[in-house]
Amino acid sequence: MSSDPRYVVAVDQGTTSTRSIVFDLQGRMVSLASRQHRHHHPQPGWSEHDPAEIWRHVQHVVPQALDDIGADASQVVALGIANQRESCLVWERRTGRPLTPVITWEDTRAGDVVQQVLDAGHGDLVVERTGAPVSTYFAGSRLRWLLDHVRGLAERAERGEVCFGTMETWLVWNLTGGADGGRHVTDVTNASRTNLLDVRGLDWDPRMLEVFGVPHAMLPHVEPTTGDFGTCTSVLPGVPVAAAMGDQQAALFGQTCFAPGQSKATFGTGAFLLVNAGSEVPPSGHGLVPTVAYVLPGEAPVYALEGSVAAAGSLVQWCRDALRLVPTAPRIETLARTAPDNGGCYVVPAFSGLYAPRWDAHARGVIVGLTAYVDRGHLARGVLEATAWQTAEVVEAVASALGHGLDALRVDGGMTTNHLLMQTVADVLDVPVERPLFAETVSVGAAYAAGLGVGAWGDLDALSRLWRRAARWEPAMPDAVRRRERAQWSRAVERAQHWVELPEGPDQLLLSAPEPPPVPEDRP
Ligand SMILES: Nc1ncnc2c1ncn2[C@@H]1O[C@H](COP(=O)(O)OP(=O)(O)O)[C@@H](O)[C@H]1O
Ligand SMILES: O=P(O)(O)OC[C@H](O)CO
Repeated sequence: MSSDPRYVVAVDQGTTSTRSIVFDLQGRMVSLASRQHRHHHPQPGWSEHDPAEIWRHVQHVVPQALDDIGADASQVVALGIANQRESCLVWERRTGRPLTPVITWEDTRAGDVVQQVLDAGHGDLVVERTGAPVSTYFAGSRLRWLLDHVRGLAERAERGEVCFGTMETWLVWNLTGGADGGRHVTDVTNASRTNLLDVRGLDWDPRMLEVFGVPHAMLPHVEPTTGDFGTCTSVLPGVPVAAAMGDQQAALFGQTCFAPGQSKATFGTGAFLLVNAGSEVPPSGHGLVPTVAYVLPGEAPVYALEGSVAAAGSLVQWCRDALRLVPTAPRIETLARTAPDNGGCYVVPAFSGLYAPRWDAHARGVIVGLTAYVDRGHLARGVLEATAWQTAEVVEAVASALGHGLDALRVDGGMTTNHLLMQTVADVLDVPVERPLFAETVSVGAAYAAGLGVGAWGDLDALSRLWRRAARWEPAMPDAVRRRERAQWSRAVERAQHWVELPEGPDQLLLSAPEPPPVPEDRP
C-alpha cells in the first residue's frame, strides 16, 4: 500500500456558506475551509444568491482545505457534492453565463404560479406523481416564474439554448469544463425536490413538465446519487465527481441512517427531519413529503419521509442582522440563558410561510404575548423555542405516519452547537437527542457516498461502524409544562396563519441583477 495519503473531498454548498471538508480513507475529517456568500432580499419574500460568487467560493475553499494539510489534487480519489436543495438558476449553454440569480428555496415570488396550478385542479396530481405538494419551496414553480418573467427565456429554453439547474448541477457543470464540455446533470435526490420528477420512475415526468410548462430541452440528465458525474477539469483536475446529493439526504447518509425507521434532524438555515422509509415510496400525508433518500447504482432506490421547517437558524440570523439583538449567532444562547423562561413571548418565524406539517403559504411571522415584562433574554428564549416547537410538530406528524414515536433523534447542523437549544428540543419532543462526533454530517454523507462510488470504502455496514456519539441530551421537562407550552405554541401559530394574500407576479423582468453576473473567472 502506498504511504502517500489519499483523501476524499466533500463540498457542502449550503444556504449560508460553502464548505469544503477533506476526509482521509479512515473516514476522519482532516481539514475544513468555509466561506459565507451574500444573501439578497431585493423585495419582500424574495431570496437570491449570486451563482458566480458561489462558484468562486468553491474555487477558493477546495484548494484551501487541501493546502492547509499540504495536500493537492493528485492525492484526492473522489469528490462528493452536497447542496442546498430546490435553489435553482438558469444559464446560457454556449457561454455558461448565468441568466438569472440563484432563486433560493426560501423565495416565495412564485406564489401566483402555485395558485394557478392549484386553480387548474392539478394539486392532487402533483402530489401523486412527485410526492410533494405544489409549493414555492420546490423548484418547478420558481422555474416557471423565471420562464414567464425573464424576457426571451421561454423561447430560448424551447430551443435548448439554456440550462436549468439546482446547485449541484451548476457546480458539476463548472467543475467538469463549463461551456467547454461541462456535464449538464442532476442527481436524483435533488431532482426529487422540483415538483417535476416522477418519484417512482425517477426521471422527469412529462405530465408535470406540461403542468408547469417546462421545456424538457433545458433540463439536466438525472443520475443516481453515486456514479459518474464527470471528471474535474478545474479546481481538482483529474478527480472524478463520484457523488452528488441534496444536503438533507447527505445528512441522513452521513448519520448512517441506512435502516428503515432511522431518522435525523439537521438544524441549519431551516430544520429538516428525514426518516428512512425503505425502498417503497411512503404514502404522502400528515403534512410530510416522500422524497428520494439515495440511489446507489444497481440497487433499489431508498426513500425518506421528510418534514421540512422553513425557518430555524435563519430566525437567529435575522435577530443578528436585522434586529441586531446579538452580535453573532452563537450569542443567542448566552442571551437566552439570562432569562429563566420565555416570559410569555412566542415567536413564529413564518418568513416564507409555514412548511411541514401545516403548509400554509399565506402565513407570515409573528411575535405574540408581549408585555412590558418581556426583555431581550425572554425574546431569545422564544427564538430558540420556535425551532424546538416546529420540530415537535414534525415529530408528531412522523409518529402519526409511522404509527409510533421516535426512540431517539440524531441531530446535526450549525445550530447543534447550541446546548440550550438541544436541551429544549429533547424537552419538547420528550425524546433523547444525540449528536455525532462529526457534526458536519452533510459533508460526511457526501464524502461517504463519493468514497463508495470509487470503492474507497467497503459498504454501508462499514460506514455505519464509523458513527460515534459525541453528546446526548435527555428530556427533563415535566409533562404538564410541555402540554401547557404546546398549547400556547399552537395558539401563536394560529395567529401567524392565513396572513397574506399572495401577490401577483410583476409583468416584466424584475430580477434584482439587471446585468447578468460576470462569467466565472477561470473561463476564457
Ligand atoms: N450556536 C448557534 N445557535 C443558534 N443558531 C446558530 C448557532 N450557530 C449557527 N446558528 C445558525 O445556524 C445556521 C448555520 O448553520 P449551517 O448548518 O451552517 O447552515 P446551512 O447549511 O443552512 O448553510 C445559521 O442560520 C445560524 O444563524
Ligand atoms: O442549506 P441548508 O442546510 O439550509 O439546507 C437547505 C435545504 O436543503 C432546503 O431544502
